Amino acid sequence: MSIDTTATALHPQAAARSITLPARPEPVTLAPAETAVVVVDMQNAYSTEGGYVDLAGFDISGAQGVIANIARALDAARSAGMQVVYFQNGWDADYVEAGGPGSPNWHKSNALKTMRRRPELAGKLLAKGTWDYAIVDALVPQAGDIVVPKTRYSGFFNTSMDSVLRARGIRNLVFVGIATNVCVESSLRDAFHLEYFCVMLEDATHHLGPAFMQQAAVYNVETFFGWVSTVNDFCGAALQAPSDD
Ligand SMILES: NC(=O)N/C=C\C(=O)O
Repeated sequence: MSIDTTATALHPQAAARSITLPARPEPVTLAPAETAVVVVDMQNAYSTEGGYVDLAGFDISGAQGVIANIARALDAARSAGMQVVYFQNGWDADYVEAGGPGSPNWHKSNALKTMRRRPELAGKLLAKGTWDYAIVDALVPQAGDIVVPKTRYSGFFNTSMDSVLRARGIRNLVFVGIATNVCVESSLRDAFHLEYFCVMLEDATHHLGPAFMQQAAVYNVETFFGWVSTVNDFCGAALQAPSDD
């Protein structure tokens, strides 16, 4: 008996199916069985009033619309048989994983800086087990989804992400989440260098900082690292995929 590592063996009946996603700078044809939607850091910290980025002074007014758009994209992705993977950003309750003064993260993390400035918040921001760390209620992972915890901006750094994807024959990634210009772009850049084909749904992402940061991240993805599409186009393409039944 031989070991069959082909996509058809990994995903019986599904590997031959493909969809064409309208995208910039050109459409992308991909097999849903070889595609994952990556939901970046959709935690209260990044999208809910009273969470870390709100307390740190960033504008999160666009986040609620992004949550609704991500929910639509995930429904379509699951219907089409795509894997859904969540990144969840943060550290242990004692912040050992955040690094001390010897780590640039200790100096640059706005969560850590906010807690040093406001000691009453110590232990509350991005610590595992807290409300701030939790994924927002509207997007709680469902059966079959995978959650990959991460401690730095890129979800490929010191995590199981690459192994999780390769074990499932996944080579295409559709990115959604917050923040476009920080964890989404960092993760997407690393994915590009690991030879994944990356698409970002621009209206399912939100930036931190001035509006031009969103434009810059979209430009970078479209021009250098992958392809840019929208939730409507993604749902339209995904829902045209015949089901496995
Ligand atoms: N999820 C993110 O893009 N995070 C950005 C900043 C931070 O976590 O401090």
